[in-house]
Amino acid sequence: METCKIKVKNMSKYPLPKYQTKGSSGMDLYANISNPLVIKPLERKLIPTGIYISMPNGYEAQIRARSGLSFKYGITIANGIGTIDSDYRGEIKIILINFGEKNYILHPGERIAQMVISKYVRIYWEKVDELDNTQRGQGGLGHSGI
Ligand SMILES: O=c1ccn([C@H]2C[C@H](O)[C@@H](COP(=O)(O)OP(=O)(O)OP(=O)(O)O)O2)c(=O)[nH]1
Ligand SMILES: [Mg+2]
Repeated sequence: METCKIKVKNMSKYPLPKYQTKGSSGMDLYANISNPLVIKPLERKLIPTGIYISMPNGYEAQIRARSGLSFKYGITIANGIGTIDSDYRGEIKIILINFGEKNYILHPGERIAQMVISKYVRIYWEKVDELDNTQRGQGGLGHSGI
């Protein structure tokens, strides 16, 4: 398994995020808040983690929802997948939204999201007038049937 060393500054009251199992791709992030906080239905809240990172060029961190919170309470990430750029030196913050029907009480230290470190490629454009032909062509959005 490929590994990568990442610089981290932990300004939170909680331990460093860690992989929960041997095969986990994401590390859970803790809500670094001092008091319980209410998220009303359809409300968004920006939650601090107290975690600051510096990754090598070519890496990004993806902030993803936790499926249990989403399924049980409708708590998810408002920006779909949060993107942490390799040159970002600020605090990692999580934009939670409550899609559930009830108020959600977020407790200090709760694991609110997970962070996956990924490699990405930098592309450059080759401008063309025609793209190559494929079997799919322009068919999409359910073109091949359900
Ligand atoms: O869930 C998130 C998403 C982003 N960020 C931080 C890290 C990221 O590198 C920076 C910018 O994120 P993004 O590019 O998604 O936001 P933007 O609205 O395009 O802001 P900017 O103009 O600063 O790029 O904000 C977070 O802390 N949490
Ligand atoms: Mg941006």
